[in-house]
Amino acid sequence: MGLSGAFAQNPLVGREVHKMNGAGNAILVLDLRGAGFLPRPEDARALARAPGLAYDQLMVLGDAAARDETAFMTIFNQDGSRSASCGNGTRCVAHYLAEQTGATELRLATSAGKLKVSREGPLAYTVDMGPPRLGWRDIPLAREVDTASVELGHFGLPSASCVSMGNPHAIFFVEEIDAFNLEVIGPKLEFDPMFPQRANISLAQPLASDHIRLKVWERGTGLTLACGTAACATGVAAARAGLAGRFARISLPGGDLLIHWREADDHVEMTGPVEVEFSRVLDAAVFSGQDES
Ligand SMILES: N[C@H](CCC[C@H](N)C(=O)O)C(=O)O
Repeated sequence: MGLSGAFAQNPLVGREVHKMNGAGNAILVLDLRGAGFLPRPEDARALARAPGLAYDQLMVLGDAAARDETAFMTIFNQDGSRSASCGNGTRCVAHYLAEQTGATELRLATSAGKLKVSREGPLAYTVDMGPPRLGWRDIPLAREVDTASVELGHFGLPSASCVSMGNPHAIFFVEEIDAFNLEVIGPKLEFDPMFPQRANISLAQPLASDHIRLKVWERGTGLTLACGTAACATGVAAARAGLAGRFARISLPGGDLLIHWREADDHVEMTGPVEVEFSRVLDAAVFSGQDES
């Protein structure tokens, strides 16, 4: 007797998830290579609400399209929306795979492109995040403006510098980030009509020509302890504005990331830590009472 419709068991029940973090950014890795399906947005939301599993990003591994790649990553935010990039999650996925295979160089793919990852130490990885995109259509912004100086006209903030690292970022350089309440400002600016695909909102405080303090409100998730693509975007924006050189240490509430915007090929390199927390097999309770939209 087959169960069907609302009574069918969620196909994620029985799968193992791996809880990790990258500089404090809470990451859940779900390996679905060979499974032939992806979680639905409501599954991603149910996982984000499950006691003990709360994540900032869910990194789902699927089969690689090319022979030299290990996996394709589909990235979910807490609200079930997807992002084409996640720097901290990419390091966590690289660690999960490197521990399985012993590889020290890995190639991963997302819908934004291919990423090369190198293992630098037992728990440290460098990701070649590719080139930033600075055109207004690429970020994307709603209309043609100077992406280095976007007036959003809110909250006593200066103009923002906007950068895509495969996902949209707006960075405000301020003298003191604690003078602003990002928990209030973030959700308003995330949905500003200037950002047709919403945006990750960062406050950045230059401390030296190679050191920047950063706090991030992430699209689809909220305040996080660290955001790798925001650190990359901030390094690029700071160099563009003459506030920093091409190397910068970005200090986030959860830890430091090193950013190098390479002159030779325009790519942004990000180096940072990973931490393994626990693995757990998903049970049906995770998906009980789940929303349907
Ligand atoms: N935490 C991630 C970014 C997640 C992206 C996301 N919030 C979006 O663009 O929707 C990082 O380390 O890069």
